[in-house]
Amino acid sequence: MKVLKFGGTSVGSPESIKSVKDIVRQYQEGGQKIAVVVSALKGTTNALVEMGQKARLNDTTYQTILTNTENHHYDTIRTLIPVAVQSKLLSGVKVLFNEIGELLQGISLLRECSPRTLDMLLSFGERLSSLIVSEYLKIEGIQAVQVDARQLIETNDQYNKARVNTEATNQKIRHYFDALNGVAVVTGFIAATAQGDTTTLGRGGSDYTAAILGAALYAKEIEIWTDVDGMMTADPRVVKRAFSLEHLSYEEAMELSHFGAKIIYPPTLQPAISQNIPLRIKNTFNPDFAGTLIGQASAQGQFPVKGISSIAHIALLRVSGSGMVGVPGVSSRIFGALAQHQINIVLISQASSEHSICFAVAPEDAKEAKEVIEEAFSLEIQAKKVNKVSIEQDLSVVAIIGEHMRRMPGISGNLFTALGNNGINVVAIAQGSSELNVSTVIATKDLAKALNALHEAFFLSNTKTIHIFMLGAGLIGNTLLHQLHQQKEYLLQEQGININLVALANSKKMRFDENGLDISLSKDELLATGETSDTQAYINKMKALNLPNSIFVDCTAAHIAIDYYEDILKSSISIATPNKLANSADYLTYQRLKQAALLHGVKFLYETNVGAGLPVINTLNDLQNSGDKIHKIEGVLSGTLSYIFNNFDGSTPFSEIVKDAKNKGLTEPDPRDDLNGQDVARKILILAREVGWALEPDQVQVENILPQSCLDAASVEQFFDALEQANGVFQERVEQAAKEDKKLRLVAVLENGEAKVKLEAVDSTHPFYTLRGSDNMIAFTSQRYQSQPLVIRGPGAGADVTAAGVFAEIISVRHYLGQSSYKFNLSINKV
Ligand SMILES: NC(=O)C1=CN([C@@H]2O[C@H](COP(=O)(O)OP(=O)(O)OC[C@H]3O[C@@H](n4cnc5c(N)ncnc54)[C@H](O)[C@@H]3O)[C@@H](O)[C@H]2O)C=CC1
Ligand SMILES: N[C@@H](CC=O)C(=O)O
Ligand code: NA
Repeated sequence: MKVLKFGGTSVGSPESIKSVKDIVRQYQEGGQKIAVVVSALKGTTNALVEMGQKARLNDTTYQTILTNTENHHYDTIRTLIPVAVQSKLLSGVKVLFNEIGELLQGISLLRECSPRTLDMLLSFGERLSSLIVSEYLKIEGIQAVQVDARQLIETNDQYNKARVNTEATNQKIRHYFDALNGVAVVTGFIAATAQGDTTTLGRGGSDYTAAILGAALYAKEIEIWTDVDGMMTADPRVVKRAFSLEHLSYEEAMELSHFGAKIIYPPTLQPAISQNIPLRIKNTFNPDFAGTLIGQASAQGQFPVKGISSIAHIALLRVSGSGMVGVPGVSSRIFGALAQHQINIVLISQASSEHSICFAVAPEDAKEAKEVIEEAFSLEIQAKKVNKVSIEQDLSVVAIIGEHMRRMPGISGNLFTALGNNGINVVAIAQGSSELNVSTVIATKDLAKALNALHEAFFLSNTKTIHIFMLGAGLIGNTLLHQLHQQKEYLLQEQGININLVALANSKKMRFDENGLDISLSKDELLATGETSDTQAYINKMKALNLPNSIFVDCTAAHIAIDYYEDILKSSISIATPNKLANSADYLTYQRLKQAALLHGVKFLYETNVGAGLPVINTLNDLQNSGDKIHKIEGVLSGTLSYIFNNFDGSTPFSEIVKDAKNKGLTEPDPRDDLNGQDVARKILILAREVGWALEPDQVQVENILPQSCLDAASVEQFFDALEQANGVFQERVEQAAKEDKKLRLVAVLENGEAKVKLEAVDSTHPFYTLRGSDNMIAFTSQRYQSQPLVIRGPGAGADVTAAGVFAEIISVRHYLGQSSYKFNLSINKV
């Protein structure tokens, strides 16, 4: 024997009732004996409660609700059943609705709806649904019998939440089923007293009915049919990558249900659990899916944590004071007082110092809880031995649940790493000594982020999603977009990194998609449907999404986002940027950004600020972190100028070669930034700061090689016109150098805290002489590299190398996303 319970959604529409029929038929054809328990049609119980309330207040609008509910039942029947055989069922339903109408009229006349009357009123929901389902099954050729559970389940007269008389009930059920032929379609939720008065079983009542039947009939399994594929690892509405669990223990299911996964109401399943009857959660809309099996043992599967659950809204109360230390009975007084006022406690946490106890209650209970405790401790409060109770609102509980967490080190480490790395502050912690549940209290605004971060940490440890917010889709941004697209699959398959581009913007348009923009499209296609670009709105939206593992990538050449950097870092969003403007602004800005990143555990990455993709800043940091002292940095730091001086031999006008450099993507959007030495000045300034010199921009001495007419030009085009006029100036300088067998190089030097950028003519003995193409060369002379400097050389500008440098930084954030230690433990166990 199996007991199948179909909840409200499973009997919510004609289609779902058809699925119920198919499921029942399949069992019948397989020769399996079954009993079916049905809830009321979706929404009916709530509608009945509302009608009762309105009628009690003599509010005649209850009649509208009644008519709508009645029509919904008729519509269901008309869609489900051929016209020729509808009438018997329609009139059966009509009779019941007439009774409901009379009852409501009585309520409205008496202006009273006692618990007893309410139970009678509510009973109609299941009486109607069981009638419809059983009649429909019969019409479909299945031998079905409608069973009113009031004949089977005997309770006391505690209306609305009646207690079952197990012995009498078991007898009635066994007796009834012994004589029964066919499929019983039993009303869930309702029962009756020994005198025959209608009662209901309280919350989760239909589950209870199924459990009572299952236990009485020694069922092999109880199936709870609902509208989801079983118990999931997390709430799928919040965690998109949540998946259904194959196997749980009763205890795990109980914990998960307590924290939000309201598929079952475990207290009501106790009769079945105590007899060790397995429960299976199945999806009426996906009946072939195995669902979740809940039994005595927890599955020793891949995941020690079975689910991540939450309570969205709680309030945290803190009782503290010196008068609590070492005084026995304090907690019993607190919790006794709360119990007396029927205030439910969600979580308790007390530090071993005993100086304070904090506990969580439903927000609506907070005020009363405070009053009750302050009343209980009024003397101590007067004597200032106990402080007034503090209340913190807007909090949520997030819990990880699983029996196999027990005795497994590293689980809470993983939990707090995932929260910490995403800037989620933990307000309170509680772990049951069973180690079945570790609960943390966090701000409600971080709830979705926490659920996703934890889900990733515990269930998707092989795949880390990095959420990318890209601002700027010009030369570098667009190239990066191509590279991301090209590598997406490889990264996913080989490195377990899921690249999710959430936002893209240029100066005109911006577009967001939390689930990931389609990066196989071009930036123009992507932005075509975007909204008007607005930096403030972009940042606000990015922050509001509050996604874990987020990185902001500033690929603009502008100032627009710089002022937001600190705020972004403080919002636990990392930044990777080729844009040098932040780090070369005033020293305070540079310092504050570094500090913000450090304090908020995120990354501020800007390797491409110097030498594009060449590992200049990282090398410098490696040297210093390992104890080396930098004496001097000397470098050719402009790819553009390298290219120009390497290609300018006088045969082509200087201005043409600059244009060429621009077309090759080497120059800044405005090439004057290269030619006037500013770009290099920014780079040497950044290197100086990395070495520890608190230089300001105006302390870098820069030689500008551009004539004033070029600097004054109003646009880049006009600049090129002016440059054409000035070609001769450059011709002369290069010819002069060539005569001396020298080459021109814009050289940056940092020594003794002084930074200079100067155009030099270097001879063939100088290392910079041999540079080719857009090469940069950076020489670090240090304590360890004294006689021979450490040299880095290679193309120091260009879209591909720069975008690749930014790409590498985006990927690098995975290292701090928290690797799972339990996986390591598991593999050791296997060995
Ligand atoms: N070209 C190279 O080799 C290297 C470049 N860089 C840096 O890379 C950065 C980007 O350079 P490019 O791609 O050449 O610049 P670009 O001018 O081609 O692109 C800039 C992008 O920013 C967008 N933008 C401007 N204002 C905006 C706003 N208010 N909102 C949204 N988007 C806005 C533009 O629409 C454009 O899509 C610059 O900071 C540059 O210094 C760094 C290292 C090497
Ligand atoms: N325009 C720059 C690009 C790199 O920062 C250069 O030419 O070096
Ligand atoms: Na670099």
